[in-house]
Amino acid sequence: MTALIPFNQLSAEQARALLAPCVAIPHWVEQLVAERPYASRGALLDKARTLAAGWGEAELAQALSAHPRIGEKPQTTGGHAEFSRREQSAVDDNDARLTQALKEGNARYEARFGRVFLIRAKGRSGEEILAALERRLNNGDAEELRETLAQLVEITLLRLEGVISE
Ligand SMILES: NC(=O)NC1=NC(=O)NC1=O
Repeated sequence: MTALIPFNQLSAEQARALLAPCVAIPHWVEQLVAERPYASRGALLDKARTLAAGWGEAELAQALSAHPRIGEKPQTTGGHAEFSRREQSAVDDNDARLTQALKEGNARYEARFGRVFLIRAKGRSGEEILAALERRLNNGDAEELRETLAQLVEITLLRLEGVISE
């Protein structure tokens, strides 16, 4: 956790390292670092959201390389994986039925859309995630891309809010 003033004063390399675990989209990290200094935390978050509003399929593909499937504990350590583990903590992996249902749902989703199912897991129970997965399986391609990008923005901004304090 870094306060805004020190963030403004970090070297570009240090600032990039701090923001990188928020999302695996280097261009977004680079833009946010380049726009320093920010007058307030709110200005930083607004800029982050504005830049993320421009994301499309290419950015989504980059980001998904760092997002483990829902219900699968990340295999790696550090940055992204640590965030993912915490975000998915409400998914009770001792619930065999739920774990199996998520595994099957993820497979159906990937067969249908050709990419990993992405949802902002923080604040959602495993059951709520499974219900969203079942619902979104019925989305058209364009609608599901829009919904997925919106979830990616939510995950990214939640992580950024956790990295930069007032
Ligand atoms: N496939 C996913 O939805 N992964 C994730 N959702 C989160 O909120 N964090 C993740 O790693």
